[in-house]
Amino acid sequence: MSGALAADDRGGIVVDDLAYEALVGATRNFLDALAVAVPDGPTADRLTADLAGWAGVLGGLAAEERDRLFGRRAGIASYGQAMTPAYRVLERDDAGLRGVARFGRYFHGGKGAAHGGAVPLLFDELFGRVINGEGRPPARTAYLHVDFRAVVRLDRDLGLRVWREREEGRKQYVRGEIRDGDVVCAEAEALFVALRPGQP
Ligand SMILES: CCCCCCCC(=O)SCCNC(=O)CCNC(=O)[C@H](O)C(C)(C)COP(=O)(O)OP(=O)(O)OC[C@H]1O[C@@H](n2cnc3c(N)ncnc32)[C@H](O)[C@@H]1OP(=O)(O)O
Repeated sequence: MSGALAADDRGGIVVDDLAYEALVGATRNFLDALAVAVPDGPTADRLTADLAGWAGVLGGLAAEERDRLFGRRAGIASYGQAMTPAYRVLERDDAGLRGVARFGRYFHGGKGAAHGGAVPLLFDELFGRVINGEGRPPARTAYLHVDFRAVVRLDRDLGLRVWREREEGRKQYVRGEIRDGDVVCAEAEALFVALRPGQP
C-alpha cells in the first residue's frame, strides 16, 4: 500500500488513498452485483446479517463531517464515494474538467439504459467539484437543467466535460456534457449561488 497515512484522533492510523479507493471500488462492485442478483432465501439472510455486522463496525468508526473520507479524497476515483456513477477526472483547472465516467448496473433504469435520475446526479457532483474549487467561496446548486439527448448505456467508458460559462456576482453558471464516443448523451446547465456568511 502507498499514499499518505495520518494518525486519527483515536490514535489509530486512517486508511491510505489507494486502500480507500479499493474499498469504494469493492462497494460499487457489490452494488452492481446486488442490482442483478436473484438470491435464494438463505443467501439473502446471510448477506443481511453480514451487512448488519459491517454497519455496526463502521458505525463505531463514525467521524464528524469535516474528518470523513467518503467523497472527500480529491486524488482518487470519484473523490472516494459510491453515491454517483463512477468517474475519474483526467484534466482539471479552475475553468472546468475533463474526465471519464462509467454507469454500473446499479444505475440501471430500464432496457439497458441508465436511470434518468443518475444522470443529473452525476452532473451535480461534477459541477459542484468545479464550482467549489480551491480558493472559491462555497456555492450551492440553485437549478440544474438536463437535456437527455441519447440513452446512457451501462458499463461503457463515457467522456465528461464540464466548464464554467459565466459569473454574475454570486451567480455562477456552469455547463457540461456526457458523450459516448461522438454521441452526446446528455447536456446540462446549472446555476450555482455562492453562499453568504451564515447560510447553511
Ligand atoms: C457547501 C458546498 C457543498 C457542495 C455543493 C454541491 C452541489 C449541491 O448539490 S448543493 C445541494 C443542492 N442545492 C441546495 O440545497 C440549495 C438550496 N437553495 C438554497 O440554499 C438557496 O436557494 C440558494 C443558496 C441557492 C440561493 O438563495 P439566496 O442566497 O437567498 O439567493 P437569492 O438572494 O435568493 O438569489 C441570488 C440570486 O440568484 C438568483 N436565483 C436564486 N435561485 C434561482 C433559481 N432557482 N433560478 C434562477 N435564479 C435563481 C436570484 O434571482 C438572485 O439573482 P439576482 O442577484 O440577479 O437578483
